[in-house]
Amino acid sequence: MMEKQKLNILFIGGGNIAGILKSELKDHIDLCWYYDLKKTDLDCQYLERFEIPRETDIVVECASVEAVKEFGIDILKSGKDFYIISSGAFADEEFRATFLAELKNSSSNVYIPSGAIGGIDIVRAVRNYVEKVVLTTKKPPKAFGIEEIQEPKTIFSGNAVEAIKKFPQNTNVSVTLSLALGSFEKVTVNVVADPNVNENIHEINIFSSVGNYTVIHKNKPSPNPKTSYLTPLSLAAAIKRNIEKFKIG
Ligand SMILES: NC(=O)C1=CN([C@@H]2O[C@H](COP(=O)(O)OP(=O)(O)OC[C@H]3O[C@@H](n4cnc5c(N)ncnc54)[C@H](OP(=O)(O)O)[C@@H]3O)[C@@H](O)[C@H]2O)C=CC1
Ligand SMILES: O=C([O-])CC(=O)C(=O)O
Repeated sequence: MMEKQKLNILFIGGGNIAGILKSELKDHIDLCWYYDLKKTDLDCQYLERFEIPRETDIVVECASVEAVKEFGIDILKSGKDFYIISSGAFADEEFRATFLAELKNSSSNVYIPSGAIGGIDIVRAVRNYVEKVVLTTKKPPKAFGIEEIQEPKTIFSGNAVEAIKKFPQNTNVSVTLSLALGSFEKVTVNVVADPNVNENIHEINIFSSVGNYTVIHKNKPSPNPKTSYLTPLSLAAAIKRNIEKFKIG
């Protein structure tokens, strides 16, 4: 399938990310469909019930952790390539094991883009040398549905498995980081609601025997304040990378 210049895309979730992604990929889409709990303004054919049209080239999840768990196995059974932005689904050990077992017998390729963060290339490269990683995610209170706080407040400290249970729409990056490292134990996640910021800030500190790395992101939010604008751009870049034959990074 790959290296085809125009793709037939099935979106799961027709909200904020899907809309930006569709416009980023405008020169690369032939047919498109979306499945969502309700009809949205996404300019693709709406599917009332989940199905995978036969002509689909790739399935792109931009809905929720629950949607990955609900439809992930069916997508692997279809053999279609599958892009997943709600990586948080893989913090669930049982789901992860079931999914990876099914993937062994599937002709699908599964891609988890770096989403709202960078530095995943470093983490993958140094993973055998890492002592610990600390991720601090700081967003305006409204991203967490919190109002009326005057001072920054740490609302979570722990690992990515617990973070994604509490904040399934805000901490997928912590799971992506843990998956890239191959360890949930070595990643500490702090989540801060900060009334003094208007960006989604992710600071990653990687401590390893081959070097220490700090990656700071000051992301502009997208129309959905929980989601950084970088997220759909990262998905678009991942999809385009697989169309192009000259791959960088
Ligand atoms: N990896 C990363 O860096 C990031 C990942 N994300 C993930 O992307 C997701 C989507 O973000 P965004 O587009 O901004 O959110 P939106 O709420 O704008 O869009 C998501 C759409 O998917 C729908 N949806 C949710 N669950 C299901 C389901 N089980 N079946 C069908 N449709 C469903 C929602 O419906 P409804 O509104 O009714 O729930 C909504 O219309 C986030 O929830 C998060 O999991 C987000 C940011 C960064
Ligand atoms: O978009 C972001 O800044 C991060 C996010 O919501 C997530 O990881 O779920």
